[in-house]
Amino acid sequence: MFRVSYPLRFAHCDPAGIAFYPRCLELCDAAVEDWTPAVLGDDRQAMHMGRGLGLPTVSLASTFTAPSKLGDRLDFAVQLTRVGNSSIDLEIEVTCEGAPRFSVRLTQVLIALAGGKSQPWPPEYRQRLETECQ
Ligand SMILES: CC(C)(COP(=O)(O)OP(=O)(O)OC[C@H]1O[C@@H](n2cnc3c(N)ncnc32)[C@H](O)[C@@H]1OP(=O)(O)O)[C@@H](O)C(=O)NCCC(=O)NCCSC(=O)c1ccc(O)cc1
Repeated sequence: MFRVSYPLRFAHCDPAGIAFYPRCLELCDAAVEDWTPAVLGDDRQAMHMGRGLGLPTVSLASTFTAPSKLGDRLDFAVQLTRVGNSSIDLEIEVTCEGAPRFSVRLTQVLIALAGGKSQPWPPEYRQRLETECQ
């Protein structure tokens, strides 16, 4: 389980100070971006520019339990729940002071940026993913 916290900023909110749901998904994407070096050992710069690999999302479902407000400190827990040949499933639970706010389940696929097609996980990534998924 990977954990990270972000503040809910002015840029994430509507004029009433309530989190706008596309910004909630952006924050989940930031959590997955920060999850990447922690679990795979490569950050996105190394993946994209070094190895020529991308990790697009192919499926996503979200649930919003309670509104988040400007100034909240949101805690993101990123859980890897499945490792496929080229895909992974992630579940992101977001809380504020222990209370649920929203959650996202998504599938991402490793691709070669050059051809835009799926790629099997390289052995060094697969080993790390399988350790994280246990
Ligand atoms: C990712 C794809 C190239 C995969 O296509 P193909 O190369 O033909 O592979 P396949 O269809 O055989 O599927 C490969 C795997 O994905 C899985 N897959 C494919 N589609 C799905 C869906 N919809 N749900 C679940 N799993 C799926 C499939 O089961 C395979 O799993 P494994 O057994 O683990 O290998 C293609 O589906 C695609 O281009 N989709 C559009 C992706 C997209 O535009 N997403 C929108 C956001 S972009 C984004 O998030 C992003 C872009 C770039 C980045 O660097 C980072 C992020």
